[in-house]
Amino acid sequence: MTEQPTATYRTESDSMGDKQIPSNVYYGIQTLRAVENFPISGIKPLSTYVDACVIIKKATAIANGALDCIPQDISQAIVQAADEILAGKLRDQFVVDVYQAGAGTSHHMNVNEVLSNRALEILGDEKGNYKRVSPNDHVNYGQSTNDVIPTAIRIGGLLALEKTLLPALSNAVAALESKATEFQDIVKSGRTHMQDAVPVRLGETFRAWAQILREHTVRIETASGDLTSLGLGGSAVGTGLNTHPEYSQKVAQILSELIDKPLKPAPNLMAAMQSMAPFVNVSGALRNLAQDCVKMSHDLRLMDSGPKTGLKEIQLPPVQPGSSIMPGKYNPVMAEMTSMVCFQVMGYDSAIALCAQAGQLELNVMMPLIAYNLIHSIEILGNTISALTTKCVEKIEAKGDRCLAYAEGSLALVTALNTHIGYLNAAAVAKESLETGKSLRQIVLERGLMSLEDLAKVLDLEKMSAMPTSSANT
Ligand SMILES: N[C@@H](CC(=O)O)C(=O)O
Repeated sequence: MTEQPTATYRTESDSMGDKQIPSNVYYGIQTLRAVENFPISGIKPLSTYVDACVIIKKATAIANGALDCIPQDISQAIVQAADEILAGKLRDQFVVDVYQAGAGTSHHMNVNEVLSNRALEILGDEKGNYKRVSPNDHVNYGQSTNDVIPTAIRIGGLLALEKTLLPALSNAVAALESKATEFQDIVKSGRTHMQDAVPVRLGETFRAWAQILREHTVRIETASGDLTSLGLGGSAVGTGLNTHPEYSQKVAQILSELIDKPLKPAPNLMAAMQSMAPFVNVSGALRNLAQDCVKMSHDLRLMDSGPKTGLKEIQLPPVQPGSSIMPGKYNPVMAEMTSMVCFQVMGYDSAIALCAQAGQLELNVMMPLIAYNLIHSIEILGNTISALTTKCVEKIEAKGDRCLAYAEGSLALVTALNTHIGYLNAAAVAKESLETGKSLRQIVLERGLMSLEDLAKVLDLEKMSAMPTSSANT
């Protein structure tokens, strides 16, 4: 039998004592303590959040090196280590559960330790020799969890928006507009209170959705402007203890260049560290979007309902067999998934609101949950809208005959007679039609209320469903 290699360890020490750390790992003693303390969800930090923290550490290493606060070789080694992680290396070394120490100290130390150990190797030294490159004294020079983590939530939010949600929204708007044009001439019954209403065009339904998403895009972009004002440089309580006087300005400028966004130090670093309002604002805009996405996904399901016993005004593309028992069934699964994701986003938003009001004195320690919920909300909403667009919206087909048949049979068509025969006469016509099954047209003629010619002009569904030109979209 071949012998299994025995695991090797290095000994690391902190203020609480010594611990054996597997020699191949890049995290250190404080990370290991956190892993042992928080076996809660098994959910590891989001990749975008790791990116945000590492980008901040790269910027702080550059700033502190340039300001002669840490030695040049150490600054350069930290920057190289950060670049390696940003390029995809060592990603399995970020191991602390999402539910962890208040403020995010555990994840923050995880980042500091991994960078420190990789920097040591780059300098030709051994992992764990923190006298040479220390997670606290070098990687974390002039910083605290209390100013790094609120900054990381800002950067992570901006990165996630740019990568997922904003492009997804823009593609969804384009797809909806294209369907709006395709379905422009299809007349369908409007429905209000889930009852017959006056006719609309199927294309206008899609055009309205495109406009709704455009308006949400603006709301989200406006709210995300709040994320560009940074408390970094405040260190532990906003006073900037242990930082170089030029540091907060310099690090904001470096970060701006690294992520290509106009970042600046907040006018009051203490305020920027204590208040979670910018995150509540962005999360609120996400909840707002999610609420309208639920409405749209429910409408898609309703209009697609059937095929034999529902409305079936549109056909959503089948993407997988729907049922484990009912053969030939295709369910509106992309829309169903969309609703569930939106409910999760609303739940995340509620938790963010609770976290945001739970700050005390100089710090809000609930930041780890805010970080996870906000960035995850942005990413799952972005992925959802993308998938819904490409796997559903772009391939929707209209059932024009069905749409028209419902529109022609709608009792609400009598509304167009109001100005000719009066509301009460029109109501009586509608009532008789419902009771007898006779058409509105026939009853109006039988009652001698209008001529056939006038009736044809008034009951013109195309005209009734046309939008005023003033509300055409730009
Ligand atoms: N969150 C820590 C500070 C830090 O980790 O930098 C505290 O205020 O106790």
